[in-house]
Order: sequence, then C-alpha cells, then structure tokens
Amino acid sequence: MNQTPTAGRSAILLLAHGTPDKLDEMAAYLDKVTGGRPMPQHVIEELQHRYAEIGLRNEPLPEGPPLTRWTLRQAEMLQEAMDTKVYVGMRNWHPYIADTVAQMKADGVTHARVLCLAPQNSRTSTGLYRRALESALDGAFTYDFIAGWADEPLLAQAFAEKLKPTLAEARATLGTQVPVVFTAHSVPCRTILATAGESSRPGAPVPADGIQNYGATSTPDLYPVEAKQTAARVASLVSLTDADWFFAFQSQGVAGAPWIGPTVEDTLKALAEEGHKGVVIQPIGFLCDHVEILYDIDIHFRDAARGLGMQLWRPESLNDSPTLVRAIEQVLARS
Ligand SMILES: C=CC1=C(C)c2cc3[nH]c(cc4nc(cc5[nH]c(cc1n2)c(C)c5CCC(=O)O)C(CCC(=O)O)=C4C)c(C)c3C=C
Ligand SMILES: [Fe+2]
Ligand SMILES: [Fe+2]
Repeated sequence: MNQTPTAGRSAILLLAHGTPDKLDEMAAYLDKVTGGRPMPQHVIEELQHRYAEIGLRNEPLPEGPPLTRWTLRQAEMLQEAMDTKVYVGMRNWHPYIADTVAQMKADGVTHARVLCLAPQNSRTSTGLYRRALESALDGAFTYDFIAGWADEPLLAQAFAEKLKPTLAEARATLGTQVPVVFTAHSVPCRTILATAGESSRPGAPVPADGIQNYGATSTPDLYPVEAKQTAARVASLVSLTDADWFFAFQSQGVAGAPWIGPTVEDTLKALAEEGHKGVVIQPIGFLCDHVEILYDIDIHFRDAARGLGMQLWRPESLNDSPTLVRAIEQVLARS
C-alpha cells in the first residue's frame, strides 16, 4: 500500500540487491541472501570461485565490485538529471537498506519515491526489498513504492540500443541471421504458483523445510510474464521476427528446487541442433554488470555454446546508459 506525501523533504530511494566487496565476505553475504538459512560449504566455495573469476579478491577493489559501482553511478546520474537527492539501499550488503533509511531520517527526509533496480516484479526480489524497507522504516517517513516497470518503453529502448550493434556484428561475422535469447533470472517454481495452505488445489507446492517462503501469497507471481513483456518490446524495437528470438531463464539457484525454465543450457542445445553457429544472449532483468552476467553468461554459457559449436555474443550491460536513467525518470514521474 502506498502512503501519501506530507509537506517536507522529498527524496528518491533506489533499492538493489547488493554484492560482497571481497571474497571472504561470501558466507556472511549468502546468509543475508537466504535470510539465515545456512549454505553448504561447497556452495560458498563455488560462489567464491565465480566471484574470483570476475575479479573479486580478498582485499576490496579500489573501484568497488561492479554491481555496487554501477548502482551508485546510476543513482548519481539520476540525481543530476532530477535535481532531487537520490539514496541507494541494498538488501544483502552495504549500503544496507536499514542504514540508508537511518541516513535519510537524519537528513530530514519526510517522503520518498522508492524504485527497485529490478524492473520485473517478483516476491523473491522486489518483494524482499520491500519487506526490508518496511521493517527498517518504523514510520520514519512516508513513501510511494514503485513495483514493476517492465513495460516502460524507454527501458526497452535502452536494451535495444545495446543489442543493435552486437546483433549487427554477429550477423556480419556469420553472414546469417543469428538468434537472440533474452534471459531473466530464474525463480523457484513455487514462486509462480499459489502456495500450500492458501490453495485447496491438490498437489499445491509445499515450501521445503527451512526455506523462506519468499513472501508467498495466494497470488501467483507474474514475474515470468513481465520478463517476457520486456523482451517482446526489445525484440520489436530491433525488428526481430518471432522466429528470430527466444526466452530462457538463467542462473537457477542451488535451493528451493525446482526452478523455472527453459534453462539457457537447454535453449543453447536446441539452437545448436537446429544448425545455428552463433547466438546473442541479452539479459533483460539486470540493469548492470554483476556475477550472473560476467560469470554465468560471459564464462559459463560462452563455454557451453563453444562446446556446441556456437559463438556467443552478449550486448554491453546498461550500466551508465543515459537512456536507462531517462527510463527511471519517466517511471518516477508517473508515480
Ligand atoms: C527474480 C528473482 C531474482 C533475481 C532478479 C535475482 C537477482 C540476483 N541474485 C543475485 C545473487 C544471488 N541470488 C541467490 C539466490 C536466489 N536468487 C533468487 C531470485 C533472484 N535473484 C532466489 C529465489 C534465490 C534463492 C534464495 C534462497 O533462499 O535460497 C544467491 C545464492 C546462491 C544461489 O542460490 O544461486 C546469490 C549469490 C544477484 C547478484 C542478483 C542480481 C543483481
Ligand atoms: Fe538471486
Ligand atoms: Fe542467482
């Protein structure tokens, strides 16, 4: 439920995921991500390996990890564009939502427009960010919460601007059409189903012991619909026909199984079997570089594609895209 502004100091608050600054923070970070459910040691080590592959070390990087660096840059660009103070709060690492809320309170903020740096709404991402905000707020200020902006035309334009040159390069290299696979982060299957206890349907999924219920309600999550909506808009802007593009869910997690698909791995296999020699993968749910782009796509999926005889291209992430900043401005202006 959104709350109404009172006279006073207004600000913008961007909510984001957060990422560790160095490798030895991985266990503590995962503890935040899972809400305290312990992760097996081999998972911690595997994630440390992936973060090391994208440049993280045991000492913090002077420039910060990519997700933090780009998120703060996006906030800075938005603040310049909107001439309103923009704050950033992260659910799983510094700057934590609770610390940012405390700072906003100290700065005398009385009302905030709150936007998640995740355009498609899911109780496993934006829902958890919102819950973290509500428990930190304690009535500190009023706010309007903007959930889900997957259909913002300028968001699609920002992705299309990055996709066009990559697609042109892939087509020129291979001398053929090259399929585009748009991706979004997978979610556990039960996230997109009504939960047990709130549904009389036989066989309704029961959350596994010890696994948080992701803020589940009896309403199925529309996340997959919103993700495909963004992809369809981007495809249309770059004039892809229905035969030229696909949608897959990437980065299925280690718990809460099963997770929704089709997976990128299966999609690559199917494309190779159809005789394709190349593929462009564009994630349309992530707004900047982080491990699931720099490792999962650039290393893991590229290797998988190579093993199937295909070359893989990935458009640059939005990062400091001025069109992304204009998209966020538009969404905020409508709130
Ligand atoms: C729409 C859903 C999700 C988005 C978007 C998302 C983005 C995202 N995730 C990470 C890093 C991690 N996520 C992890 C687990 C995890 N992620 C989601 C959903 C989304 N993540 C779920 C439902 C879960 C499971 C949580 C649980 O309690 O088990 C993890 C832990 C390891 C793993 O399971 O893969 C990491 C690490 C980033 C950086 C990111 C985008 C910025
Ligand atoms: Fe995640
Ligand atoms: Fe993930």
